[in-house]
Amino acid sequence: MKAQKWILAKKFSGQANDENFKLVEYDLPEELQPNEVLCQAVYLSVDPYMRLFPNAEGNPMIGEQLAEVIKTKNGEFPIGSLVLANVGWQSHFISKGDNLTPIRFDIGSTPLSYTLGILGMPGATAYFGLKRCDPKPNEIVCVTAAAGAVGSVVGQLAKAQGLKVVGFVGSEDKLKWCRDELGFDHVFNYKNTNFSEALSKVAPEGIDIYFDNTGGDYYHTIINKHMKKHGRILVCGSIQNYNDKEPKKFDATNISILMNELTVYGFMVYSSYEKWPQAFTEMNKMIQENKLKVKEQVYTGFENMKEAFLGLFKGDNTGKAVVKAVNASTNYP
Ligand SMILES: NC(=O)C1=CN([C@@H]2O[C@H](COP(=O)(O)OP(=O)(O)OC[C@H]3O[C@@H](n4cnc5c(N)ncnc54)[C@H](OP(=O)(O)O)[C@@H]3O)[C@@H](O)[C@H]2O)C=CC1
Ligand SMILES: CCCCCC(=O)/C=C/[C@H]1[C@H](O)CC(=O)[C@@H]1CCCCCCC(=O)O
Repeated sequence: MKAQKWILAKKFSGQANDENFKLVEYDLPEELQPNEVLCQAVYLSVDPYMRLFPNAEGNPMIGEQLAEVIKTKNGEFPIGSLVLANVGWQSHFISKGDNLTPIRFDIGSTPLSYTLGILGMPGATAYFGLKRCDPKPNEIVCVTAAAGAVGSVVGQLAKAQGLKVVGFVGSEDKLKWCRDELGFDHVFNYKNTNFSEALSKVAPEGIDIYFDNTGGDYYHTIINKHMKKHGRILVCGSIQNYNDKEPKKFDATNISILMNELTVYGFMVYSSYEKWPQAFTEMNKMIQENKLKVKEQVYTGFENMKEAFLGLFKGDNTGKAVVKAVNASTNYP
């Protein structure tokens, strides 16, 4: 049968662009071998880390998808099984089952695509990243890329735990969403506001937690000027720098870290993988109770993977960016 994949056509160098990607068609065997299953992508995730992940030209772009088993010779995965798989940007793939993960919690009537967002890797990042910072009621947390897949959940979980939330976003629509619908205390559009001046105004005594999704000048300025004593910084992401050819130079932060006795955490979400189902069960309940709100930027059609991915670096997405390849044939929303 004919399948499609997006390959890394040219290694990334500087700003990711059209030339880095190519959509190619290829043949998959018609007959399955014993234990094999044929899967079809239903939803595919695009995430910022894909820009930095080591990959060779000609290989599929890496990434996770939610797929449906459409042909099977493996009793563990009957037709219609829904599975998560880190198999890259492929419309179909054949597996022996060893790289397939069933949804590990009761999803109920929650949309399937959330397994790549709030009830998937980015949601776990928000949940366990915030937890690592030991948040306490009435503390102030600042989050960057605040309307994104991770940031929008960080802010809402922090509000639910009694913290004050300051968010930075790149558009007026995102600002309104975070402030008016998600209930963040202060939200600023960094494209028309000096973020350091804004922080000084709303948190003149400093912030307790900085959840850093952007790195770059935010990281350095916030550590040097805006942390309270014993503050905590979560180095979650550094999207400002992913497309840099050369690392930019910033003021050193060591003296500020030392003087204010700050704690800087490096964070990798897969370290808490075994605990994800418990976090997703809790957050799914909050979604059902309307205590957590979710937005997705859904791109329809496998051919739009590239556009969805490049959009992450232009701020095109509000909430989690996903690509819907086909409808699942099973009875899920
Ligand atoms: N440590 C870990 O284990 C993990 C880390 N991460 C990291 O978390 C961060 C957020 O990821 P995720 O929520 O999936 O992505 P988002 O959904 O937040 O999408 C990226 C957003 O980043 C903002 N952005 C893009 N370029 C810049 C820039 N130059 N300066 C400031 N903001 C920018 C844009 O929003 P806007 O319009 O507001 O600018 C864009 O919409 C990333 O850095 C990612 O690498 C994610 C998962 C796991
Ligand atoms: C490489 C920068 C990663 C920035 C933070 C981030 O977005 C992490 C995301 C992880 C996500 O949980 C799924 C992954 O596999 C991501 C980690 C990717 C690590 C890339 C390693 C790069 C290298 O070895 O140079």
